[in-house]
Amino acid sequence: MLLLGSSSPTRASILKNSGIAFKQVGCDFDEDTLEYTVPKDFVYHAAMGKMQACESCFGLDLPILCADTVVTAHGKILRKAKDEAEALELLKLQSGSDVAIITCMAYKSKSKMFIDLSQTVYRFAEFDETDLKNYIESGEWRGKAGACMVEGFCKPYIKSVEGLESCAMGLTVEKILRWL
Ligand SMILES: Nc1nc2c(ncn2[C@H]2C[C@H](O)[C@@H](COP(=O)(O)OP(=O)(O)OP(=O)(O)O)O2)c(=O)[nH]1
Repeated sequence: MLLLGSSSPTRASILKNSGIAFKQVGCDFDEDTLEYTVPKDFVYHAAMGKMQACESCFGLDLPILCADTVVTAHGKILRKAKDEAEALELLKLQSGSDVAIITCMAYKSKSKMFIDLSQTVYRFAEFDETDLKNYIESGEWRGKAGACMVEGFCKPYIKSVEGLESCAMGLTVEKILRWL
């Protein structure tokens, strides 16, 4: 059994679908306090900040797993959109572009700690305008880095992919299975 230190429904479903026993707990870490502009630095320090917050709340009686994910396109860090206008802006940056989705995970127990930093690179075709409008109106983009859903809206537009889909969704579960 591990503590998933995340409010993310996507991360919870990834663990559930992988048969990993977990309890989901929230931990307060404000990523807006981070000033890193290099995407890998950002996700690393965000994941470590979440781990520190979780450990101070819950201790290590159960191992803790935390993670952070960002989308990058055209050298920009694309995080979760605040509203429809921002979601549209983030998705337009990804349309017809190469996009890297970077996830850093931290796992800590009383006896060991693992950190994994992975990325999945997609080449997307241009997003259809009507499809994009419907996706924005659906609200499915909420709570997702870059308003991106590689298993949903973005899937038909994938021209090429390099890396794991789980990493792009926010939890590189294949790595976790090796740690447990
Ligand atoms: N379903 C889905 N979710 C995605 C995808 N890409 C990213 N996400 C989700 C996973 C995370 O919930 C979120 C990335 O934002 P964060 O790493 O800041 O995590 P979040 O604030 O959601 O939760 P947490 O900080 O762990 O409590 O986006 C995707 O392609 N599909």
